Amino acid sequence: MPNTLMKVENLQKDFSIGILSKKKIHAVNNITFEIKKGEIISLIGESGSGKTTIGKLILRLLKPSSGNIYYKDKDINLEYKDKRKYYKKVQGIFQDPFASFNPLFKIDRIFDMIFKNFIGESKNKNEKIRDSLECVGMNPEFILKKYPHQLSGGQLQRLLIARALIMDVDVLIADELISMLDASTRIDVLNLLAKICKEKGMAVLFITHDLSLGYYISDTTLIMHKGNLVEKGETSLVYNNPIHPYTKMLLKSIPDIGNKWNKNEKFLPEDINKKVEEFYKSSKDKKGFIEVEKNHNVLFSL
Ligand SMILES: Nc1ncnc2c1ncn2[C@@H]1O[C@H](COP(=O)(O)OP(=O)(O)OP(=O)(O)O)[C@@H](O)[C@H]1O
Repeated sequence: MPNTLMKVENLQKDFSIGILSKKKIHAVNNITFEIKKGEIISLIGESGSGKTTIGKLILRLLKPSSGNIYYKDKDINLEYKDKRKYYKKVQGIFQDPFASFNPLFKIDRIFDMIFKNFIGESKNKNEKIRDSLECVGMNPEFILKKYPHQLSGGQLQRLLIARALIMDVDVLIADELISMLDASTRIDVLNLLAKICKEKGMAVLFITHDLSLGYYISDTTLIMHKGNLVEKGETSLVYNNPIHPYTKMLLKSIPDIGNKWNKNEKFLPEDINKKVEEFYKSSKDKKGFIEVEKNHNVLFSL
């Protein structure tokens, strides 16, 4: 497909536990999906389900145990020997924006380094920096003279988005991007991201625990459970017609405003694991990841 920027195919990542032990954790299990131009994909699942590992594999911070990742039809681990060339177009933003900035440099120096390391010197450098800062709603005069510690988490996350804009990235991996922001700043940052994606064609893999945010922002939703991709599809289809028991449980667990917590209602992770096992057993006639309707697939057996 001409619009496909990235293809993740049968991706597997196992971690060995301990130095001598032969035991392995299957952190990511046979995952396949595509990222298209301008698309926002939410990757949702409980803690430890393998979301960050997928982000790190795409960002080449880890090597897959097997499977392949293609950016514009080229295998990222084989054909993009020059990582810098890859990072010009595929960038990550992580939960803690403070860790992404050198605390000793003012913001103007940090932006200078982006040109030096990734873009090369350009006559329009200052103009590009100003434009990208204005695009994320920041005043260049104010922001460029600050050190990272003089800015809030929300301002730093906006700066990370501005950095992606200057570099004109194709794919942004946003891992728990807005988790440390307050509710109103969250919506600002989300709206900004969505606007940029639609206007500039940038794609975002939005890694989150939060189903409501996922629903708000994404075109496509991927649900992960224990390293497996269990449901994938157009966001409205997955949310309105969930099939996998894990997706159903996640959607049921979103608190409603107005409903107080019921202390008699228990959530036991073992229960959901049992339900998932029963679902796989009862769907024996259906093998693997199956299309249940157009743009909506569900894992029926492992
Ligand atoms: N470097 C590593 N060495 C060994 N095990 C790891 C390593 N990184 C991750 N894991 C394990 O792989 C599994 C998936 O971890 P991952 O961080 O991808 O989950 P996650 O869904 O992103 O969780 P969270 O939402 O809490 O960040 C977990 O069981 C984790 O303990």
